[in-house]
Amino acid sequence: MVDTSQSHPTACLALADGTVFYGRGFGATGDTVAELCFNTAMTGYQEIMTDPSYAGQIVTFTFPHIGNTGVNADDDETADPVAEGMVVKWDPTEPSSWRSTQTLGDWLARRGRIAIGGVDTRRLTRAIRQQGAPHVALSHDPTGNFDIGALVEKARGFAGLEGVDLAKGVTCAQSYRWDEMRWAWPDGYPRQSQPKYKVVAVDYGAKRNILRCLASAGCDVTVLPATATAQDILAHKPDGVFLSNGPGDPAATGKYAVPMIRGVLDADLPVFGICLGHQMLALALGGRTVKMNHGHHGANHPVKDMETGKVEITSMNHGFAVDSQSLPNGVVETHVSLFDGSNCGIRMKDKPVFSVQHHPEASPGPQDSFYLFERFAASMGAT
Ligand SMILES: NC(=O)CC[C@H](N)C(=O)O
Repeated sequence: MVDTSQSHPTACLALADGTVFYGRGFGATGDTVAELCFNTAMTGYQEIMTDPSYAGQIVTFTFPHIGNTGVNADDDETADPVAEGMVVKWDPTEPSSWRSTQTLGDWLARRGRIAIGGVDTRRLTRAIRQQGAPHVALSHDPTGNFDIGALVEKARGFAGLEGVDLAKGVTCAQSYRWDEMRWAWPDGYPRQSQPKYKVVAVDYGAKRNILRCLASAGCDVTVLPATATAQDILAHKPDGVFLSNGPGDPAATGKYAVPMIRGVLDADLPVFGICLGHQMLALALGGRTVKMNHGHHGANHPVKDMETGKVEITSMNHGFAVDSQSLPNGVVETHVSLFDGSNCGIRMKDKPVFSVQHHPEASPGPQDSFYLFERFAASMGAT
């Protein structure tokens, strides 16, 4: 099926099943292949594009007005965008925000990321829901000469994310200290000068706002690369260990992360994990992860805390999930998605070890779940 509604298209998106969407390109020129997902957040496109967990993925934004607040130096979640590209309904308008320093198109172009505007994102989102996250090729060529057959072939040739470890490509090369706290008016990001707990954060593609939330909860944070061993971590004599978010398949990344996590568990330290960190903690405890149909990507996902009965509105970004049926004795399911009942949190019965699938650091999204950082800090205070 071909959407011919666009006259003079300068970009096109080809799905592996042969469906083609035409539109107007912005950002970098060229082409790229990836898995396609959709994100329903109304704000935070800059944070979404720079979330390292989107490596290997192109993001369709269901909210139609994207780009109209420009971009700024403060809102990056990592140094460069790591989502492969973006698909939007309307071409971005001239930015209107006192915080904006650049247009979205220029920012994407400088970072080699391709975007397409003018796409029927409702139809595309329906296709993603029906087929499961499709493999796609996205091309931006101002001449408008597209070899559709070749693009569909490229999309078909994309190997997908299952079995793929992408964390090694987005982790830090060397360890570093982190003391920046959450953004606050009027000074921006204050520094943590009186930390109470020493935390090692293992970086599988950590979002900056997670590190800020740890600092705001009273942690002195040392970030270590994804391949750090339990010995490397314990050498820092931490009060607790944090397992970050990250891209790719937890089963693949877990090949080296799981032995490390088991070593840390043997040392009886408090452990807290988010998203990929949650999934790999579940694997280390004997659970299983599965690929979802189209995942959860948004900033309004209701999650129920099974222990208090309270519902949190959360930020989400995941395409794999922990199979709650696979959790062994001694591990409790603490949080559940109210959209589809999938697992959103676990804890060990007898140790201060817990993790969540959603994003308590938000960025973008609601901050209902920030208490989890405080819970981690309290568990370090109690040991
Ligand atoms: N945000 C994340 O950490 C994502 C985890 C994992 N890559 C997934 O897609 O499920």
